[in-house]
Amino acid sequence: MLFHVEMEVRIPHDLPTERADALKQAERVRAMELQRTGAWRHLWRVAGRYANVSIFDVSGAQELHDILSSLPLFPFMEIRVTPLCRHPSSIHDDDR
Ligand SMILES: O=C(O)CC1=CCC(=O)O1
Repeated sequence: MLFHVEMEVRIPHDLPTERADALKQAERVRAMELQRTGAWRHLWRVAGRYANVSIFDVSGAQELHDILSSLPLFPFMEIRVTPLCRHPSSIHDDDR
């Protein structure tokens, strides 16, 4: 099942820089792992914002929740999830 996920990152200004950098690095490692498994299918930076737009390909809402809530930056992100289904005019076989 595909989900459009928008993540807005809001790291508090009083979080020590070393802690913020460690969280960003851990997030990066986890995001790359999940992209390799295919669960995190697309990852795009939103131009001009500390935010991303992503497409997840997971079994359902519970798996998505488990993934998102275990991300290192989860406590500092506002996340919006939109479930997707196939568009009848799509020419892409992997849109499902
Ligand atoms: O920088 C972001 O948008 C937050 C994030 C998600 C995956 C990653 O590597 O960073």
